Amino acid sequence: TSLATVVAGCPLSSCLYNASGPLCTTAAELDAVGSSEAGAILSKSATLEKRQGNPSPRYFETTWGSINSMGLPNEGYRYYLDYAKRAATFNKPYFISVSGLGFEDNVAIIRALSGQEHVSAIELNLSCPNVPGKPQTGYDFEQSRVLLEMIFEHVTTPLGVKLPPYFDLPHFEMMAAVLRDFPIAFVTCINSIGNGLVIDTDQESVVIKPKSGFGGIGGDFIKPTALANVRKFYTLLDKDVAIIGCGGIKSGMDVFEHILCGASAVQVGTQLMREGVGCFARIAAELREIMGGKGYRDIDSFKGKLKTLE
Ligand SMILES: O=C(O)c1[nH]c(=O)[nH]c(=O)c1Cl
Repeated sequence: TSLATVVAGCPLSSCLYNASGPLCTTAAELDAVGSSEAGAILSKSATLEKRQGNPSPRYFETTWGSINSMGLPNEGYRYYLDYAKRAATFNKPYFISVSGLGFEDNVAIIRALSGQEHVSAIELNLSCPNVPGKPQTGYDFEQSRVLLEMIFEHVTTPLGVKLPPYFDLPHFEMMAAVLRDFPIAFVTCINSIGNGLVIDTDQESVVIKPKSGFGGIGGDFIKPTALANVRKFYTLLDKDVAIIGCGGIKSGMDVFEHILCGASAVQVGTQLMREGVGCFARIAAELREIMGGKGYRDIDSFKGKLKTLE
């Protein structure tokens, strides 16, 4: 069951929804996504218990994007499970992101979520870069395999993974080799580029408090990396695994590029934080305009059809 079957048949806008993180932690924020043109609702990554997260300032917007070290602030997974029946009233898929602080937590949460009505899919976050002392599972291929083996003993709900960006070609092959061994529904590429640094030159200081100012980077500069990760996993994995594009999307043209690389759906993070939920209607309209101009009636007409130079 690829994500495409989960969101299949929805209007074009179903292919555009919120990235986990910005404006999706409380019921009010999730309602706003539900009431917008977003084609689905995705929760903030959930842990076993409610978390306050890192001390503020922990998010900073720049002209080109954002830096964050939120530290997984969330209401705890039960809150997002309880929200599912409300999510159903918006007639669009509802996904819960899971980022347990350890393998046992991930298994416990996913066992509780699996099979639950109104939970359309689970996005297992393998790539949170901001919990001090916790390495990103997604950069440890053997640990990723161990976790997925534990998870797939218990899960029936469609499940995908949220991956960190990879930069070295053998790493794509190594992670794809792990993913091929499991019935994953989708792969979301990418999470923020971990541990960047943004400086305020007037104050001659960093701009966020946690981790001496180090945080995940989102926005314009990460689009080339996001596109490469979408393209690589699209070419390496079976076509029944949907690739969800995330990273640097703020216009219809950015969505067009992600789909050309092979994305079946896309998520908006930094731009959602800047513009609010109105971004979905704007971006979807821009994409429809671009498709009309190019004579494409639907996404499959150009999905994955990026050309190389012969
Ligand atoms: O600090 C965060 O909460 C966070 N921040 C990110 O940029 N990606 C994540 O997956 C998470 Cl979980």
